[in-house]
Amino acid sequence: MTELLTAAQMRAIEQAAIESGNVAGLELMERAGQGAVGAILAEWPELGVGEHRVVVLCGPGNNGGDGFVIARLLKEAGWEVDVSLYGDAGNLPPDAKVNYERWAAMGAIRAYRIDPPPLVDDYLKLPDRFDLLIDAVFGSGLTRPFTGLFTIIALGRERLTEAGVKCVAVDVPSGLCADSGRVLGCVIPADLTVTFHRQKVGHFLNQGPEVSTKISVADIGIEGSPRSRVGAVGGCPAAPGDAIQLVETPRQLDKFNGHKYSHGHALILSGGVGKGGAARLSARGALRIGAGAVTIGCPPAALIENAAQLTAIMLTAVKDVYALNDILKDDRINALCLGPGFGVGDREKALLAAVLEHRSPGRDPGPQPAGQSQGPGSRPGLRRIVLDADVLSLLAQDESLFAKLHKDCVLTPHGGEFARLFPDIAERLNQPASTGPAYSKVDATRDAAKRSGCVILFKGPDTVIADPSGRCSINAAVYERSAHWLATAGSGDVLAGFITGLLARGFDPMHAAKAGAWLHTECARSFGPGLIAEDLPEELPKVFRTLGL
Ligand SMILES: NC(=O)C1=CN([C@@H]2O[C@H](COP(=O)(O)OP(=O)(O)OC[C@H]3O[C@@H](n4cnc5c(N)ncnc54)[C@H](OP(=O)(O)O)[C@@H]3O)[C@@H](O)[C@H]2O)[C@@H](O)CC1
Ligand SMILES: Nc1ncnc2c1ncn2[C@@H]1O[C@H](COP(=O)(O)OP(=O)(O)O)[C@@H](O)[C@H]1O
Ligand SMILES: [K+]
Repeated sequence: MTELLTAAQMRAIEQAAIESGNVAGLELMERAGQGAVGAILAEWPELGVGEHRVVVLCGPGNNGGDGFVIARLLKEAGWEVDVSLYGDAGNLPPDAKVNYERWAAMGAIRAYRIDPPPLVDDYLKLPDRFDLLIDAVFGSGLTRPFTGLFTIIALGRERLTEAGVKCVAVDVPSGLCADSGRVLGCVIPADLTVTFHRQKVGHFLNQGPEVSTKISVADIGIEGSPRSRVGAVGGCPAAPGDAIQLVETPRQLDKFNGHKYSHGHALILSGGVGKGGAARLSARGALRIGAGAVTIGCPPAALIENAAQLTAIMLTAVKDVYALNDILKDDRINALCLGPGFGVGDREKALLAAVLEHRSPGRDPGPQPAGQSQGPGSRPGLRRIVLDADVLSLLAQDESLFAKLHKDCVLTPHGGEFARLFPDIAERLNQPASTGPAYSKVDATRDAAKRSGCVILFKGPDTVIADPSGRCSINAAVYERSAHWLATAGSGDVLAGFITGLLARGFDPMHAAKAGAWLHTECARSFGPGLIAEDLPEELPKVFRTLGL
């Protein structure tokens, strides 16, 4: 799996590499500059031939230092180079200062004050024609809103695009918070963003993808740093092997000799007459993803409607809590899904309370080691449950229900549902960002998981998944994984079904949420535009075949 870093984690890794004595900070800056130039020429090979002109905008920190290295390397390669410094040369950090001086021995530097901001006219002294703009103003050290001179650059971005100027952000587009993907003040959107060692969390959240546009990761030779895995946020699988590891059946499940119930039995509770479509989508998702058996439990009046629509999926009447408890005596039912099309009446509230309180017979083996799964049916005690849609509204309205949540629950809110469940956390997340690093969707999801004691999957193109221990992962449907056509009615219901099916197969809640979200996006990408929710489960066999499963 890829790992995504915050600015502080990246600094700690860099520091550890320097303290190990293997590499100096100045050398890392040189490698960063070389990496950026290499990525630019790989992206636009035409810039490697003929005469070209670059404008390099350097800031007051080490991001600016990278800019001076890039200026020097391009000048040595025969480019015409214009360099500006936004800040005071006397206050540059040591490595940036060295590279400032190296550049100063080769070419001119136009300097602009940060405080008070320079005049608009100063900015307008750009060359008439240039091919490339290097944005090395602010990187991971952005602490406050970006204003002043470079607001004008941001506003003038369209003009640069029209003129055919390519804009490259060093590490992150200036103005973008590397931890949260939120814009502080204004931002310089890039055509290409070259980052170092690892992608940063902010590249994937919020506005990160929109303004970073395309990410290239330059290796600066600090692989294997001992701190490189501490607290990192998981990204999407980087290689086919990682993807297979994410979605394959947990080891405990005997996939060669099993019968249908050894692949788990999922129970999806549905709403009343005319409301069953959402639960049927979930059920189809659970069955296609490999649950051995799936049953829909609906009010008696909705039986005929459901029966007319279902074949492989079983059907049972769930009139009330008594009926439900009777069904749950069957210990093979090891995963439940409540919410899609469920309703918010008294019956539904009572069923939710019963499900959250239910203990299957036998001894609860207690907490399992992180990341380990038990085979389906082998874990008496709490039922694994996906809670979505209407049930999230019920939980938001009733504190006593919320208090019953436990570690085997997965909550799958979209933004609106999240705000109803965790209004204070959502308010903090939605406040304009005024200091960096800003509170992020990762922070918010971790806080929500801790408060509720269960796994939270906070939906969106930047779906964030966290558990109460702080483990966190982003399923980003952005950049080359973009699948905006997933925003279609019912696609969330299918996701809830995918996760339920994986729980039934024996995945632990965090693993099921991660794998379900990843497969959901893969199905959408595989199908392509025109997708409707019904297509998602039907695309799974193709996605599995592509993985060689
Ligand atoms: N870590 C690594 O491994 C490697 C890191 N490398 C590079 O270093 C970069 C990080 O460098 P960095 O920490 O010096 O931060 P950077 O973004 O240059 O700016 C800090 C300065 O900006 C100032 N400032 C902040 N916001 C402001 C605002 N709105 N308006 C005005 N001023 C503002 C801030 O001032 P302060 O808040 O301290 O008053 C401080 O002076 C990283 O992105 C990468 O490119 C590479 O060389 C390879 C190895
Ligand atoms: N622009 C987008 N790109 C990728 N995925 C998206 C986008 N918008 C929404 N999604 C995904 O689509 C699903 C929508 O779920 P939800 O909001 O519950 O819709 P519904 O209630 O209609 O099923 C979620 O998995 C979400 O992450
Ligand atoms: K930058």
